[in-house]
Amino acid sequence: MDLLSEAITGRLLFAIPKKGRLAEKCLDILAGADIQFSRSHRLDVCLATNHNIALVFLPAADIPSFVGKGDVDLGITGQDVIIEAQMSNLVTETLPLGFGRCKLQVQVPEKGPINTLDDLAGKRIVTSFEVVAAEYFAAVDDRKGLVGDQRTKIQYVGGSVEAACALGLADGIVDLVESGETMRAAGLHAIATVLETEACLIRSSSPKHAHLSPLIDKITSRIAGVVASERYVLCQYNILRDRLHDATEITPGRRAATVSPLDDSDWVAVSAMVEKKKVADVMDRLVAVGAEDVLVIRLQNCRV
Ligand SMILES: Nc1ncnc2c1ncn2[C@@H]1O[C@H](COP(=O)(O)OP(=O)(O)OP(=O)(O)O)[C@@H](O)[C@H]1O
Ligand SMILES: O=P(O)(O)OC[C@H]1O[C@H](OP(=O)(O)OP(=O)(O)O)[C@H](O)[C@@H]1O
Repeated sequence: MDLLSEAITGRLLFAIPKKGRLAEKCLDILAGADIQFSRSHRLDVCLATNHNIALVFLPAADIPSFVGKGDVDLGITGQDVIIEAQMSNLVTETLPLGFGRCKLQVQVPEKGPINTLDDLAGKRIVTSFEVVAAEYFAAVDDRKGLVGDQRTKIQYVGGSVEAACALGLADGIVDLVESGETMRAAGLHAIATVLETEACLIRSSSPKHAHLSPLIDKITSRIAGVVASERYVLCQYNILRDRLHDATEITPGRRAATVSPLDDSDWVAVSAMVEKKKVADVMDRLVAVGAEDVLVIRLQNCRV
C-alpha cells in the first residue's frame, strides 16, 4: 500500500470540485463547517487536520459517479451533473446549498430561422450535456414522428459550447445559463429550459463504510448550519406591547419570535430570524406598524 492510500484508509472521503464555478463556495463551506486542512500544491487529496476526513478535489462532473459507486462517501456538486452522469438513483441529495443556481437551456442564434423546439428538431445540437440533451430531444423527435436520419443529432464538446453555432458546428446548443451574459455575447437566445439546478451535498445511497454514518450526519448538520446562516439574518426591534401582534405577524420567526420585556413596561424587544432576501421589505413593514430601532444582524453560523 502506498503512503497516500495508507493515510486515507478508514477516513471519510469528501469530494469537492477542484475548479470552476462551485470551487470557491465549497471552500467557504468547509471553513464554515470547521473542516481544517492544508493542501499541498497540485495534490488533489489532502487530510483534514481536525476530523477523520480526507478531502478529494475532483472535477464537479466526476463527483456523482465517485459518490454513486461508493468510492467516495460524501460530495458537493451540481444537480445537473448528477442527472447527466445518470447517478440520480445511486446518490442521495441531502442538502441543497443555495449556490451554483442556473438553468440548462436550449439556445439558438438570435438572428436566424430557428425559433422553436419544433424548428430545431432534426437539426444539429452541440452540448456538454449529451445524455440529458439526447433524452430531451428524443422526446421532441418522437412527438414529431422523426425517424432514422431525420432525428436530432447531438454532439458532445467539453467547453466553450456557446461558440458552436457561430463556428457552423451546430444549429442550436444546450448549455447552462445564469446571468445570460455568455449567451447574449454569443448572439444566442433561449427557446426552452431543460432543467434548473443548484449545488447540493450528496452521499452514496448504498455507502461502503457504514461506520462513517455518524460523521457524515455531523458534517451534514454543520453544513446545513452554514447554509442557513447564509440564508437568514437576525432581525431585532422594539415595539409598543399593544402593536406586538401586528409585528410578529411580519416576523413570525422560524418557530416563534423571541419577545423580551424592556424597562419601559409599554414596550417589548423582539428578535426573529428573517430570510435575507426578504429583509428590506420586512423592515419597511415593521416600521409601518410602529417598530423602532430595527436592527439586522448577520449570522456567523447557526444550527436550525
Ligand atoms: N454560470 C453558472 N452559474 C452558476 N452555476 C454554474 C454556472 N456554470 C456552471 N455552474 C454549476 O457549476 C458546475 C460546474 O461547472 P463549471 O463550468 O464551473 O465546471 P468545470 O467544467 O469543472 O470548470 P471549468 O468551467 O473551469 O472547466 C455545473 O455543473 C453547474 O452545476
Ligand atoms: O449566464 P452566465 O452567467 O454567462 O453563465 C453561463 C456560463 O457559465 C458556464 O461556463 P463557465 O463560465 O463556468 O465556463 P466554461 O464555459 O469553461 O464551462 C456555462 O457553461 C456558461 O458558459
